[in-house]
Amino acid sequence: MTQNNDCATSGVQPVDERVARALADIRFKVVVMSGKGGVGKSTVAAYLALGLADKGYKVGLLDVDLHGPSIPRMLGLSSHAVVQEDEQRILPVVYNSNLRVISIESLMPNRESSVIWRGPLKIGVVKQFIGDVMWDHLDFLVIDSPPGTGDVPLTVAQTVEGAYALVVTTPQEIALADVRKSLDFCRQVELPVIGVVENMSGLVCPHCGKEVELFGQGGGEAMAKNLGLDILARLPIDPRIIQAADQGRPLKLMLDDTGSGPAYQQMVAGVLKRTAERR
Ligand SMILES: Nc1ncnc2c1ncn2[C@@H]1O[C@H](COP(=O)(O)OP(=O)(O)OP(=O)(O)O)[C@@H](O)[C@H]1O
Repeated sequence: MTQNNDCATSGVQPVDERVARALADIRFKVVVMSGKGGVGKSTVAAYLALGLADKGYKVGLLDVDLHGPSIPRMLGLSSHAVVQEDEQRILPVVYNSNLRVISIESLMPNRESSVIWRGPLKIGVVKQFIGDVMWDHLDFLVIDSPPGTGDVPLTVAQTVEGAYALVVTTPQEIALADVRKSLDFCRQVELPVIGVVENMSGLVCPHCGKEVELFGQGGGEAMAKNLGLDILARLPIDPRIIQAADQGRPLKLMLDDTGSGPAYQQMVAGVLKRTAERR
């Protein structure tokens, strides 16, 4: 990939054609968004992709969070993407037989590189990155977009045609105010919202099993209802999730009938239902 905005419109094929070709054989594209950072957007994107793959769907996970790509760490991916020199196409990393993953971080020489691309350059890089990845047939492409409503989320929304948005929030009031901005953004760029996931929705005490409402509860639900949207799932804080992310070994939540497992399964089922309804 060339990190030069001019190259986004030159080279082998115009970038719009490359994007169209890269996304041609993908049934559903789901952009995971949030109004603000740190609400668990990457966690939701990763477990949604893992859950769909576990159900037998062919899934791609695309991490375009230029400034904080966390998917490779969460999934324990050390191998870099393969760039096909002849065709200038990038092959995603094979995570398992149903899941392929690519992060914009995989293209950086080392994980400590900080990305300081600005405005138009960032837009060019992201657009070109989306067009350069070579997916086989996919049932779902899950996209981890940066938080907020800035240049990159806008580029993603405008580049990935026919995508749906899944909005992640926490029950905190401030996060809810931010998520309203996200929903407004989706309306403006005509990105249909298939639902809201309320993350960090309470903590199940590992000692007494009682649920502690850390940030208040049901805020996401009330907001979603107000806006005529569905809460697909309420994911509790699960300390095992943090540990698993730090170790790069995600939990097998699809097999977990206790703890937060059922809530994640509900999220995957909700996405399957909502996308099927919109075919
Ligand atoms: N339900 C949860 N239970 C416990 N820990 C969680 C949960 N959701 C997210 N986390 C933890 O919170 C931290 C932030 O999560 P994550 O990176 O997914 O957020 P993000 O919204 O993608 O952040 P960013 O804005 O930096 O991209 C991580 O350490 C993650 O492991």
